[in-house]
Amino acid sequence: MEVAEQNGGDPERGVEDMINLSLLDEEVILKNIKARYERELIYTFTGSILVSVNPYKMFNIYGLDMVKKYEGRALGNLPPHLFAIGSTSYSKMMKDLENQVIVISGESGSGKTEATKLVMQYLAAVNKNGNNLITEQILEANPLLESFGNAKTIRNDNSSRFGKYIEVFFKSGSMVGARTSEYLLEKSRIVTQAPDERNYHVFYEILAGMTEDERKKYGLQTANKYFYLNQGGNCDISGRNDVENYRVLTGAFHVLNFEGNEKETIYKILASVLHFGNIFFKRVHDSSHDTVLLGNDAEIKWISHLLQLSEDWLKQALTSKVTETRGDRVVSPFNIDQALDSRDAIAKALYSRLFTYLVEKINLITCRSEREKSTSLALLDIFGFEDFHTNSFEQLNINYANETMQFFFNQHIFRIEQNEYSKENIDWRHIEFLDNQPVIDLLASKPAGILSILDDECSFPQASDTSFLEKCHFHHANNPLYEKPRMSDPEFFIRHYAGKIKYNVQQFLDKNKDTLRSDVIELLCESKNRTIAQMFKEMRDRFITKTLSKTTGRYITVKPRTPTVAAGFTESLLSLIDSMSKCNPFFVRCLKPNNHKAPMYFESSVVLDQLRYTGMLETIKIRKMGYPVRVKFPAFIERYRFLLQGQKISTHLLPNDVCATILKTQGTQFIDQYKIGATKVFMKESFEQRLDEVCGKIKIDSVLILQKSIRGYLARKSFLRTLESTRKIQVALQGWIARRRFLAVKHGIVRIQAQYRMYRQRRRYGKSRKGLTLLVQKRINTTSPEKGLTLLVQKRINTTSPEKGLTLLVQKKD
Ligand SMILES: Nc1ncnc2c1ncn2[C@@H]1O[C@H](COP(=O)(O)OP(=O)(O)OP(=O)(O)O)[C@@H](O)[C@H]1O
Repeated sequence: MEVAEQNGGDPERGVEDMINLSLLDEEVILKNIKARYERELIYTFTGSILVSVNPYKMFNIYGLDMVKKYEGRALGNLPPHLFAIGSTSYSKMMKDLENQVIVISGESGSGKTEATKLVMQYLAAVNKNGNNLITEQILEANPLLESFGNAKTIRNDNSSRFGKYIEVFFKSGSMVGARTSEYLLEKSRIVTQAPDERNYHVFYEILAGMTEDERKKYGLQTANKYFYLNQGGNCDISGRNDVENYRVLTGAFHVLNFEGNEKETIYKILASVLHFGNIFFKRVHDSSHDTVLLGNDAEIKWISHLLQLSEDWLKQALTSKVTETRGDRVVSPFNIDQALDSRDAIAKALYSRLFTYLVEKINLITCRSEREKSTSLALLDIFGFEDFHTNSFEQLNINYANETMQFFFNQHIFRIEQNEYSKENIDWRHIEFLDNQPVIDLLASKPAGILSILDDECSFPQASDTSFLEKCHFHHANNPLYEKPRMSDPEFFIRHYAGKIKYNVQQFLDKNKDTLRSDVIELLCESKNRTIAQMFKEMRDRFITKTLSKTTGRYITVKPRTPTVAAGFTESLLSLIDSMSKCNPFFVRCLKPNNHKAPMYFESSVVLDQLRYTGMLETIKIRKMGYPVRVKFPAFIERYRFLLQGQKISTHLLPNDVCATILKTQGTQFIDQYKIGATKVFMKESFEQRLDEVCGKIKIDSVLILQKSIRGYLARKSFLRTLESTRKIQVALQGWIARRRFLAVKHGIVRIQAQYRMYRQRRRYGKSRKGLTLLVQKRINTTSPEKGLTLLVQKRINTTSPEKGLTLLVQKKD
C-alpha cells in the first residue's frame, strides 16, 4: 500500500497514517488499523477524523516534547495524534475566530475520557497564558468531577456515569474560562451496584484517605461496612489508589477555592448518604396492613447531626408519607418496600443535588464575564452506547443520546456534504449511509415516540409500566425498528444504529418521574446548614413559578407540571446539538480493541463491529472521495492570488475563471485534488495545505523584500529627523511610494494630514503631549504581490529626542 500524500509519518513503517482510498475495503481498513496498533501506533486519520484504539497501556507520547512538536502544525503534517486535533482546532479558532467543537465518541471503555483529558492538557500547555490560575483551575475541575461522577463498571474501571460538554473560552489565544454542562448522572448507582461494580469513586476515596479523627467526626467506618458501597463484592480496584486520589481531590478543592465550611458540607452529605444506606426496617404486621419500624437509631442520629435536621421529622419521612388535602394532614404509614424506596430516594436526591451544586460552583470559579468577548473550543465526552444484561430507563436515555450524536455526525459528514455537491453541480457519486433519523423518531417524536408516550403516561395517576408498554406496542408494532417480545415479558426491542437492544420497562414510570416527595423536600429545606437548605430550596422553587394575576394585581403561586427526566434530558440534548451546530466540528472516534480491558490485544471482530455500526467505513469513503474543504470564489481569490506572482489577469474574467487560473499554477498533476463548483472551490485537505504552504512562502518573501527596501530608504532620507513636519512626511512618503510604484496614495496622505492636524491642535490647546501617538497608515492597494501589506509608522511623542520611540511596522494582512 502506498503512503497517502499528506502522511507526515515514516513511509518505511509500511502502515499508513491515512487510510488509502484506492484500496478501500473493510478488510484493508481493519488490517491497516490492526497493523498500526501492533506497532503501538494507536491513532489513525481518516480525512480529518481521528480514529483512536485504546491501548490500555500508557505510552510516553503525551509529554511536553510532543506538545511542542504538534504546536501550530497543520493536520496531516505529522503522524496522527490527539494533539494534531488539538493543534488544528486551536489554530482554526484563532485564525477564523470561529467556535470549535471536538466530538469524542465511542463505546464505554474506548478511551473518550482519557482523550478529553489529553486534549485539555494540550490546550492548557499551548495557550498563551499557560501558567495562570484560571488554566490550573480548569484542569483541576476534571479530577474533582471524576471523583464524583465516575465509577467502576464491568466495562471500565473509571467509567464516566454522566455526559459532559466542556466549553473552554479563549481570548487572544489565552484560556480565560471554561463552562461544564453535565448530562444525566446515573442515580441508581448511588443505591445499587451490580456485581463487580462500585459506587462513585469519591466514597471510597474519602474513606481511604481521611484520617481516623476525620472519619470519626462524620461517624464513618471502612468501605466494606456500607450497604451502598459493598454490593459489588469488592471495594478496591486493582491499579487504582483511593488514598492518592483523595489527595488529588483535596488538592482540586484547594485550587478551586472551596472554603473550609463548603468542604465540610460536602463530606457531611457524602457521609449522610452512607448512613442512609445502612438504615434498615423491621416489618410490622397488624390486622389491617403491613407497616415498618426503624431497625436502628444510630444512623438516624448521625444523619440528623450531619444534615442538621430534626431527628423526629427524619424518622417520620422514612416510615410514612404526609399529604395535605384541603388543610388536613394525612399520615400514611409505609410498608417495607415503600420505606426502602423512600430511604433510597432521599440518598439519591442528596447525592445528585450535591453533584449539580459542585458543577455550578466549578462554573462560578472557571466561567466569568470574559466569556462574552471570547471564542470557544468545546469538548464533548458523552457516555458510550450501552447494552447490558438488563437495560432500563437509563440505557434508553443514554442510547437515545448516542443516536442523537450519530445523527449530528451523519448530518455533518454525509447529508450536508452530499447536498452541497449536488447544489454546486459537482460531479459526485452518491454514497449510501445508514440514516438513523427513523430511530430518533421512534424514540422521541411527538406524540407517539417512546419517550413521549412515557411522558404522557407520567401525567396519568392510573398509568403503570404495563400500560406504557401496551401503548408502545400499539403504536409501533409495525415499525421494523421496534419489536415486541415473544412471550409476555415486560420488554421491547429497538434496532439502534449500533445494534438491537432489549429494554425492560420495569420502573420506567417511577424513574422518569423521579420526584422527591414534596414533604421530603420541605424537610431538607429545613436544614440548619444553609448550603444544604439552599440546594433543596432551589429544587422546590424550580417547580413553583409565580405569575401576576391580571385581575387582582397580586402574585399568585402556580405549580407547573413537574418536568420529567426524559423531557429535561431531551431538551438539554437539543440545546447541546444547537450549540454544537454553531461550531466547526472535529471528530475523534474511540474504539475498544477487546472486551477484557486487556492491554495491546486487538480482537478484529470487536473492532470491525464498531467500525461498521458507527458508519466509519462509509465515513472513510466519503472523506477520501470527497472534497472537505470549500472556499467561496472571492475568498479563494483573496487568499491565493499570490500564486499568480504578477501574472496579469483580465478584468473581464469571471470569478470561477480566475480561480481556475490560480489553480492551474500548481500544474496538472493536482487536477484530481479539487473541483470548481457554482460558487465555491472544493479541495482535498492535503491540497489546501499545499496551497497554503506555497502561498505562505511567497508572502514571506515579499514582506522581506519590502522590509529591506524600507530600511534602506529610511537610512537614505534620514526619515526619522523629518518626521516632525507634515510636508516632509508627505514628500518622503510620496517619494518612497513613487519609487516603489505604489499608486493610489491619496487616501493615505489625506489621513496623515488629518491626523497630524489633530495632533497639532491638541498641542496648541496645551493638552499633555505624553502618550500621544502619530499613526501614519498606508494601505497599499495594488494588484502586485505586496497587496494587503500595511505600512505603519508609529511615533510616540513623550520622548526627549524626536527619534526616540519611533517604530516601523510592516504588517502582513491575513
Ligand atoms: N490513550 C490511552 N492510553 C492509555 N490508556 C488509555 C488510553 N485511553 C484509555 N485508556 C485506558 O482505558 C480506560 C478506559 O478509558 P476511558 O475511561 O477514557 O473510556 P471511556 O470511553 O471514557 O468510557 P466510559 O464511556 O465508560 O466513560 C482508562 O481508564 C485507561 O486505563
